[in-house]
Amino acid sequence: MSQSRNTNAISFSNLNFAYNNRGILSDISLQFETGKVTGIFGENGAGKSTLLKILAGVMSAEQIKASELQNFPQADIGYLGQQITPAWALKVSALVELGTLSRESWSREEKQAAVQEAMAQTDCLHLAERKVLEISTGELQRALLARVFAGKPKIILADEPTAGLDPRHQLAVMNLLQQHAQNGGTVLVVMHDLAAGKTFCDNAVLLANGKVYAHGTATEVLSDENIFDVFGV
Ligand SMILES: Nc1ncnc2c1ncn2[C@@H]1O[C@H](COP(=O)(O)OP(=O)(O)OP(=O)(O)O)[C@@H](O)[C@H]1O
Repeated sequence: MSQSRNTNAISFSNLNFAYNNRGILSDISLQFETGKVTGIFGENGAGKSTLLKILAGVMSAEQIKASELQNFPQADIGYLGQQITPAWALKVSALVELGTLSRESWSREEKQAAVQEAMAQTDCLHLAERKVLEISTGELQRALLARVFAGKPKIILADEPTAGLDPRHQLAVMNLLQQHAQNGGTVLVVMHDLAAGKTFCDNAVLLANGKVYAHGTATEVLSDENIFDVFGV
Protein backbone atom coordinates (compact mmCIF):
# COMPACT_ATOMS: atom_id res chain seq x y z
CA MET A 1 0.00 0.00 0.00
CA SER A 2 2.65 2.50 1.04
CA GLN A 3 4.78 1.50 -1.96
CA SER A 4 1.95 2.19 -4.40
CA ARG A 5 1.46 5.56 -2.73
CA ASN A 6 5.09 6.47 -3.34
CA THR A 7 4.74 5.89 -7.05
CA ASN A 8 1.66 8.08 -7.29
CA ALA A 9 2.39 11.71 -7.94
CA ILE A 10 -1.18 12.75 -7.30
CA SER A 11 -3.72 10.88 -5.31
CA PHE A 12 -7.08 11.84 -3.85
CA SER A 13 -10.30 10.25 -2.71
CA ASN A 14 -13.95 11.19 -2.70
CA LEU A 15 -13.52 14.45 -4.57
CA ASN A 16 -16.75 16.40 -4.95
CA PHE A 17 -17.14 19.70 -6.72
CA ALA A 18 -20.09 21.92 -7.58
CA TYR A 19 -20.45 25.28 -9.35
CA ASN A 20 -23.21 27.26 -7.60
CA ASN A 21 -24.68 24.09 -6.09
CA ARG A 22 -24.73 22.35 -9.48
CA GLY A 23 -22.76 19.13 -8.98
CA ILE A 24 -20.00 18.65 -11.57
CA LEU A 25 -17.69 16.04 -10.06
CA SER A 26 -19.03 13.47 -7.66
CA ASP A 27 -17.10 11.11 -5.41
CA ILE A 28 -14.02 10.85 -7.61
CA SER A 29 -11.02 8.88 -6.38
CA LEU A 30 -7.94 8.72 -8.59
CA GLN A 31 -4.21 8.12 -8.48
CA PHE A 32 -1.82 9.37 -11.13
CA GLU A 33 1.58 7.75 -11.37
CA THR A 34 4.88 9.47 -11.96
CA GLY A 35 6.56 8.59 -15.23
CA LYS A 36 3.24 8.27 -17.06
CA VAL A 37 1.12 10.35 -19.40
CA THR A 38 -2.52 10.09 -18.39
CA GLY A 39 -5.19 11.32 -20.78
CA ILE A 40 -8.47 12.65 -19.43
CA PHE A 41 -11.41 12.05 -21.73
CA GLY A 42 -15.15 12.65 -21.68
CA GLU A 43 -17.93 14.53 -23.40
CA ASN A 44 -18.06 18.34 -23.52
CA GLY A 45 -19.03 19.55 -20.08
CA ALA A 46 -17.99 16.29 -18.37
CA GLY A 47 -15.75 18.20 -15.96
CA LYS A 48 -12.30 17.52 -17.44
CA SER A 49 -11.10 21.14 -17.29
CA THR A 50 -12.63 21.55 -13.85
CA LEU A 51 -10.70 18.54 -12.57
CA LEU A 52 -7.45 19.90 -13.98
CA LYS A 53 -8.10 23.34 -12.45
CA ILE A 54 -8.71 21.77 -9.05
CA LEU A 55 -5.41 19.87 -9.27
CA ALA A 56 -3.63 23.00 -10.49
CA GLY A 57 -4.84 24.90 -7.42
CA VAL A 58 -6.72 27.39 -9.58
CA MET A 59 -10.04 26.80 -7.80
CA SER A 60 -10.86 28.22 -4.43
CA ALA A 61 -10.06 25.51 -1.88
CA GLU A 62 -13.32 26.10 0.02
CA GLN A 63 -15.29 24.81 -2.94
CA ILE A 64 -13.43 21.52 -3.02
CA LYS A 65 -14.30 18.57 -0.86
CA ALA A 66 -11.81 15.70 -1.00
CA SER A 67 -9.61 13.59 1.17
CA GLU A 68 -5.92 12.96 0.53
CA LEU A 69 -5.66 15.66 -2.12
CA GLN A 70 -2.02 16.51 -1.68
CA ASN A 71 -1.06 20.10 -2.12
CA PHE A 72 2.08 20.29 -4.14
CA PRO A 73 4.30 23.33 -4.07
CA GLN A 74 3.01 25.58 -6.85
CA ALA A 75 6.47 25.59 -8.45
CA ASP A 76 6.22 21.84 -9.04
CA ILE A 77 3.07 22.20 -11.12
CA GLY A 78 2.96 23.54 -14.63
CA TYR A 79 -0.60 24.27 -15.74
CA LEU A 80 -1.58 24.97 -19.32
CA GLY A 81 -5.21 26.09 -19.34
CA GLN A 82 -7.49 26.29 -22.33
CA GLN A 83 -6.14 28.99 -24.56
CA ILE A 84 -6.30 32.55 -23.36
CA THR A 85 -5.46 35.61 -25.37
CA PRO A 86 -3.11 37.75 -23.32
CA ALA A 87 -4.35 41.33 -23.12
CA TRP A 88 -0.89 42.85 -23.04
CA ALA A 89 1.53 43.51 -25.86
CA LEU A 90 4.19 41.28 -24.26
CA LYS A 91 7.02 39.85 -26.30
CA VAL A 92 6.91 36.05 -26.58
CA SER A 93 10.17 35.78 -24.61
CA ALA A 94 8.61 37.80 -21.76
CA LEU A 95 5.53 35.57 -21.75
CA VAL A 96 7.73 32.48 -21.55
CA GLU A 97 9.79 34.07 -18.78
CA LEU A 98 6.63 34.32 -16.64
CA GLY A 99 6.95 30.56 -16.25
CA THR A 100 10.08 31.05 -14.14
CA LEU A 101 8.44 33.49 -11.69
CA SER A 102 7.80 30.81 -9.09
CA ARG A 103 11.46 29.73 -9.18
CA GLU A 104 12.64 32.31 -6.71
CA SER A 105 15.93 30.55 -5.98
CA TRP A 106 17.08 30.60 -9.62
CA SER A 107 19.61 33.19 -10.72
CA ARG A 108 18.85 35.51 -13.65
CA GLU A 109 21.17 33.36 -15.82
CA GLU A 110 19.39 30.14 -14.83
CA LYS A 111 16.04 31.71 -15.70
CA GLN A 112 17.32 32.93 -19.05
CA ALA A 113 18.74 29.47 -19.86
CA ALA A 114 15.43 27.81 -18.93
CA VAL A 115 13.51 30.27 -21.13
CA GLN A 116 15.80 29.60 -24.09
CA GLU A 117 15.56 25.84 -23.60
CA ALA A 118 11.76 25.93 -23.33
CA MET A 119 11.47 28.06 -26.48
CA ALA A 120 13.75 25.66 -28.35
CA GLN A 121 11.70 22.64 -27.18
CA THR A 122 8.47 24.21 -28.41
CA ASP A 123 9.86 25.70 -31.62
CA CYS A 124 9.38 29.28 -30.43
CA LEU A 125 12.91 30.68 -30.68
CA HIS A 126 12.14 32.50 -33.91
CA LEU A 127 9.11 34.12 -32.23
CA ALA A 128 11.05 35.47 -29.21
CA GLU A 129 10.89 39.14 -30.23
CA ARG A 130 7.34 39.06 -31.62
CA LYS A 131 4.38 40.47 -29.69
CA VAL A 132 1.96 37.86 -28.36
CA LEU A 133 -0.96 39.81 -29.88
CA GLU A 134 0.59 39.50 -33.33
CA ILE A 135 1.23 35.77 -33.63
CA SER A 136 -1.04 32.99 -34.86
CA THR A 137 -3.24 30.82 -32.64
CA GLY A 138 -0.93 27.82 -32.97
CA GLU A 139 2.17 29.94 -32.31
CA LEU A 140 0.52 31.36 -29.19
CA GLN A 141 -0.34 27.85 -28.00
CA ARG A 142 3.33 26.86 -28.34
CA ALA A 143 4.44 30.02 -26.51
CA LEU A 144 2.01 29.24 -23.67
CA LEU A 145 3.40 25.71 -23.53
CA ALA A 146 6.95 27.10 -23.48
CA ARG A 147 5.91 29.19 -20.45
CA VAL A 148 4.97 25.93 -18.69
CA PHE A 149 8.23 24.18 -19.59
CA ALA A 150 10.34 27.21 -18.58
CA GLY A 151 9.48 26.60 -14.92
CA LYS A 152 10.74 22.99 -15.16
CA PRO A 153 7.70 21.62 -13.28
CA LYS A 154 7.57 18.00 -12.12
CA ILE A 155 3.87 17.75 -12.84
CA ILE A 156 2.37 19.08 -16.05
CA LEU A 157 -1.38 19.56 -16.28
CA ALA A 158 -2.27 20.39 -19.86
CA ASP A 159 -5.78 21.19 -21.08
CA GLU A 160 -6.02 20.37 -24.78
CA PRO A 161 -2.37 21.31 -25.43
CA THR A 162 -2.55 20.51 -29.14
CA ALA A 163 -5.59 22.73 -29.82
CA GLY A 164 -4.89 24.88 -32.86
CA LEU A 165 -1.64 23.14 -33.75
CA ASP A 166 -0.79 21.75 -37.18
CA PRO A 167 -0.06 17.99 -37.37
CA ARG A 168 3.72 18.40 -37.12
CA HIS A 169 3.49 20.55 -34.01
CA GLN A 170 0.77 18.30 -32.49
CA LEU A 171 3.16 15.39 -32.78
CA ALA A 172 6.04 17.44 -31.39
CA VAL A 173 4.01 18.58 -28.37
CA MET A 174 2.77 15.08 -27.55
CA ASN A 175 6.34 13.78 -27.90
CA LEU A 176 7.55 16.49 -25.51
CA LEU A 177 4.94 15.52 -22.94
CA GLN A 178 5.88 11.85 -23.29
CA GLN A 179 9.54 12.76 -22.84
CA HIS A 180 8.69 14.72 -19.71
CA ALA A 181 7.02 11.62 -18.25
CA GLN A 182 9.86 9.35 -19.32
CA ASN A 183 12.28 11.68 -17.52
CA GLY A 184 10.38 11.07 -14.28
CA GLY A 185 7.68 13.73 -14.54
CA THR A 186 3.93 13.28 -14.35
CA VAL A 187 1.66 14.42 -17.14
CA LEU A 188 -2.12 14.80 -17.16
CA VAL A 189 -3.57 15.87 -20.44
CA VAL A 190 -7.17 16.65 -21.36
CA MET A 191 -7.81 15.38 -24.87
CA HIS A 192 -10.62 14.82 -27.34
CA ASP A 193 -8.70 12.88 -29.97
CA LEU A 194 -9.23 9.24 -28.99
CA ALA A 195 -6.79 7.87 -31.58
CA ALA A 196 -4.05 10.21 -30.34
CA GLY A 197 -4.96 9.17 -26.81
CA LYS A 198 -4.29 5.53 -27.59
CA THR A 199 -1.00 6.44 -29.25
CA PHE A 200 0.42 8.90 -26.73
CA CYS A 201 -1.11 8.13 -23.34
CA ASP A 202 0.01 5.33 -21.04
CA ASN A 203 -3.11 5.62 -18.93
CA ALA A 204 -6.51 7.19 -19.31
CA VAL A 205 -9.47 8.37 -17.28
CA LEU A 206 -12.91 8.51 -18.85
CA LEU A 207 -15.36 10.85 -17.12
CA ALA A 208 -19.12 10.56 -17.56
CA ASN A 209 -21.97 12.11 -15.60
CA GLY A 210 -19.61 13.58 -13.05
CA LYS A 211 -18.04 10.22 -12.22
CA VAL A 212 -15.09 8.12 -13.31
CA TYR A 213 -16.51 5.75 -15.92
CA ALA A 214 -13.18 3.98 -16.43
CA HIS A 215 -9.57 4.36 -15.30
CA GLY A 216 -6.67 2.17 -16.39
CA THR A 217 -4.34 1.76 -19.32
CA ALA A 218 -5.26 3.88 -22.34
CA THR A 219 -5.94 0.74 -24.38
CA GLU A 220 -8.34 -0.65 -21.78
CA VAL A 221 -10.14 2.61 -21.11
CA LEU A 222 -10.48 3.69 -24.74
CA SER A 223 -12.02 0.39 -25.82
CA ASP A 224 -14.69 0.43 -28.54
CA GLU A 225 -17.25 -0.59 -25.94
CA ASN A 226 -16.44 2.25 -23.52
CA ILE A 227 -16.33 4.77 -26.35
CA PHE A 228 -19.76 3.66 -27.55
CA ASP A 229 -21.19 3.75 -24.03
CA VAL A 230 -19.89 7.24 -23.25
CA PHE A 231 -19.87 9.02 -26.62
CA GLY A 232 -22.47 6.95 -28.46
CA VAL A 233 -20.23 6.55 -31.49
N1 LIG B 1 -16.99 29.04 -13.95
C1 LIG B 1 -18.05 28.24 -14.10
N2 LIG B 1 -19.21 28.52 -13.47
C2 LIG B 1 -20.29 27.70 -13.59
N3 LIG B 1 -20.30 26.58 -14.33
C3 LIG B 1 -19.17 26.26 -14.98
C4 LIG B 1 -17.99 27.07 -14.90
N4 LIG B 1 -17.03 26.50 -15.66
C5 LIG B 1 -17.57 25.38 -16.19
N5 LIG B 1 -18.85 25.24 -15.79
C6 LIG B 1 -19.74 24.12 -16.12
O1 LIG B 1 -19.21 22.96 -15.52
C7 LIG B 1 -19.35 21.83 -16.38
C8 LIG B 1 -17.97 21.21 -16.61
O2 LIG B 1 -17.18 22.13 -17.34
P1 LIG B 1 -15.70 21.78 -17.81
O3 LIG B 1 -15.16 22.99 -18.49
O4 LIG B 1 -14.95 21.23 -16.67
O5 LIG B 1 -16.00 20.62 -18.85
P2 LIG B 1 -15.04 19.89 -19.90
O6 LIG B 1 -15.23 18.43 -19.72
O7 LIG B 1 -13.65 20.41 -19.79
O8 LIG B 1 -15.70 20.36 -21.27
P3 LIG B 1 -15.11 20.65 -22.75
O9 LIG B 1 -14.81 19.32 -23.37
O10 LIG B 1 -16.27 21.33 -23.43
O11 LIG B 1 -13.91 21.57 -22.61
C9 LIG B 1 -20.04 22.34 -17.63
O12 LIG B 1 -21.42 22.04 -17.52
C10 LIG B 1 -19.80 23.83 -17.59
O13 LIG B 1 -20.87 24.52 -18.22
